[in-house]
Amino acid sequence: MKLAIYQMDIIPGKPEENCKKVEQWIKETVQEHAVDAVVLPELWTTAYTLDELSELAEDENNDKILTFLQELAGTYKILLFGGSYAVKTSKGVVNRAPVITSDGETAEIYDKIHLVPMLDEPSYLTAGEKHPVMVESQNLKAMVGICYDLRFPELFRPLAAEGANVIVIPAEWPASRASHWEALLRARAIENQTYVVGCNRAGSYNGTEFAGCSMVIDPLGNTIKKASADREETVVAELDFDLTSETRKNIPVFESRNTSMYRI
Ligand SMILES: O=C(O)CCC(=O)C(=O)O
Repeated sequence: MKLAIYQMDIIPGKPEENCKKVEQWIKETVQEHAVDAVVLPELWTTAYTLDELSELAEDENNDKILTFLQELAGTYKILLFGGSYAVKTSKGVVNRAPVITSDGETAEIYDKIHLVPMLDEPSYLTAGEKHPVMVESQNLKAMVGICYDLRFPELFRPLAAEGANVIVIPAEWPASRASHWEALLRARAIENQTYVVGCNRAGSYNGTEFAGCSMVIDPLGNTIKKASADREETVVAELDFDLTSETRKNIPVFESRNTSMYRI
């Protein structure tokens, strides 16, 4: 499976302009690289405009961004990991990550479970209440977690144990903690023996510089593709799911698990 990451420089508070960028990028990327799947970053319609999110958020009952992503996936016949964007629900504004199949169907809607205290997210956002589900397409079995979720290995373990072979992380990870970004992506790949696809944004907003360095890490923990730290970029990688099965055969951690001894 061939996949492309959009390490996007997001225009703050301008969903329509960001949609134009995404549409153009997908068109060019599919033409140039014939990819099967694409990945967008966290909060790509608005950036971290937390003060304005309640106004800028899509209404769950009339979600134009979801329709836009469904049309793009269906038109270009791609599996679309739609990053995330703010959505107004009856419980409050959530940070929502959809996954759309190549026939334009919604396969997953995941709302970020862990809100970031360092960004005061709990004052602006409502935490999701549903565990991520597995998205299956050809030989891919993927799950999505959003940015800060990466710090919680418990979130990924159950689906890895059920056979997930890709973990996708849309993010707006700051440059000040760039070393954590790479180390945690690698750790999740090694412990779960999955590919890990980290799609970070580029650029800066409101005094925060973002880390860029979107990357694809293989099930052995090797970084097979990595973007620059400081500019908009496309990362294209081939995922070979035989490597996931082989790694699990050679280092059979899932057979060695002793779950009765764990406290969670
Ligand atoms: O965990 C971190 O250091 C960064 C998290 C973050 O920026 C986010 O979840 O948006």
